[in-house]
Amino acid sequence: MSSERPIRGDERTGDDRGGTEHPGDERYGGVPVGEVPDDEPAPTGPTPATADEPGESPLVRVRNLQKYFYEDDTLYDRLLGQEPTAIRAVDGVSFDVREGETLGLVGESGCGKSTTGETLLRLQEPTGGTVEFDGQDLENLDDLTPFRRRAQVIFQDPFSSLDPRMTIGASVRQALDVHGVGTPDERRERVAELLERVGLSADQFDRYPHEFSGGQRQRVGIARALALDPDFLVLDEPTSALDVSVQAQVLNLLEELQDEFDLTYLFISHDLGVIRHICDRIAVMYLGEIVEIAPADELFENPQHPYTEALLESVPRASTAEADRELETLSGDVPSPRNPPSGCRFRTRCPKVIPPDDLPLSQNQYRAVMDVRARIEDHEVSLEPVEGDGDEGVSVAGLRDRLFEEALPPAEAERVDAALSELVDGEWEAAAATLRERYESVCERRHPDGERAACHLQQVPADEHPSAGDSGE
Ligand SMILES: Nc1ncnc2c1ncn2[C@@H]1O[C@H](COP(=O)(O)OP(=O)(O)OP(=O)(O)O)[C@@H](O)[C@H]1O
Repeated sequence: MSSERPIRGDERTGDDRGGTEHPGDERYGGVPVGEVPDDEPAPTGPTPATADEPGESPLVRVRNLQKYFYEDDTLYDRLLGQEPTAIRAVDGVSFDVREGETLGLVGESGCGKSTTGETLLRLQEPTGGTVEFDGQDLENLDDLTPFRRRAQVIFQDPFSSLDPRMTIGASVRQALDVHGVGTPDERRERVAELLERVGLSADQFDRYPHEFSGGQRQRVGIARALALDPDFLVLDEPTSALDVSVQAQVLNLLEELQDEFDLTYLFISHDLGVIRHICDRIAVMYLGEIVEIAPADELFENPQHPYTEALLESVPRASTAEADRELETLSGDVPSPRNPPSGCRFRTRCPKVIPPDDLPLSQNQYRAVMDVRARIEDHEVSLEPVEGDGDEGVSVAGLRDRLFEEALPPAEAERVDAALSELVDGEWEAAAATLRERYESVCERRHPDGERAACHLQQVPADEHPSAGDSGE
């Protein structure tokens, strides 16, 4: 058997996407890689419950997994001694994948799902944290070959993951060749069996990928992933590129194969409809962190994290009394993983951000003040005079009208005006500090933890939630 790692056409490396990895490199600010380079405690997120029931032992145990990318630093940067900024794609995630289950990993585009899957499979080197597979820490293995046989991946786009110059039979057989499994005849027979099992025909062995439809190509991808009889599959958006009717067929096939071959799945998708259909438990990711993890039904029926709620709100519901409701869309942009918000990363978009005690503002008013403060901190408020400002340039009242749609109660309007007055004088930091002093939220000060959801609201009695009794209008 070869000890060489199989070369796979479908593997993406850090370089493919423009970034550079610097695992274990301490020249970046002297911050040992794997530590959080600021004063905040390392994020932890929801604590995975220890599995103590029979049949619920974890096959994969991930703890505080981190993957940072570093943009290429130029010679000029180095001459100036500038430190490259880390892109914190995965920033301390912990979860178990229990034997025989399907764990879903869901979240908006760019939140770190694929990087989590690739890093736990060691297709990318982690920056920090541990991954145990079947009780063994991958870090301690001299040879990853046995792990690579047992843990496979299926990507979204079967066309780009299949070599166009290779017959599909040769593609499926490749892993058997690399790992030296069986005689050539036995390998051919195994490939024929696999093609039949995934709904293709053994006669199609010598055909090329372009002769197949998208759904058929994904079946080839599945046959290839199964060739070495693995225990664990990372399915990275396996049906996202397919038509809806074909999606259902491929999902059904994956479910049948799971039962037949005792497979454990990590199912990555941004599509909550698909996730609900196929997953036993679901982990919700936001900006490099897991914010909630729960059994699928519980998560859908009673989401605990405002981000999970917002994601669910944005999904159309068929055949329920709510089918006609207006879909809520998540407001605001996802912040950059180069500079994630302090405390709870969702707070800049959260509709339930916790105000200081006794603040007489509705959630919408509070959000408006918080947004203005963020814009001041980022120097993103225009101080150019506009029509009606008169000869003296921009005025406090003019600025207030521009920045706030809704009037604030008098005492708060006074505080805001004091800050705007500093802003008009060009004192950006002072203006931000004036607002911070009065309006800072616990959500920005402290990173949240929790058994199931990493949200400070879990520590606040339900009737005192900021949204309680507030229509948000
Ligand atoms: N090689 C790389 N170099 C630099 N940044 C990267 C690299 N790979 C991923 N990223 C960044 O890391 C973050 C997480 O990306 P990732 O692809 O894991 O997210 P995702 O949730 O899988 O999104 P999608 O569903 O769009 O694939 C993004 O901001 C992405 O731009």
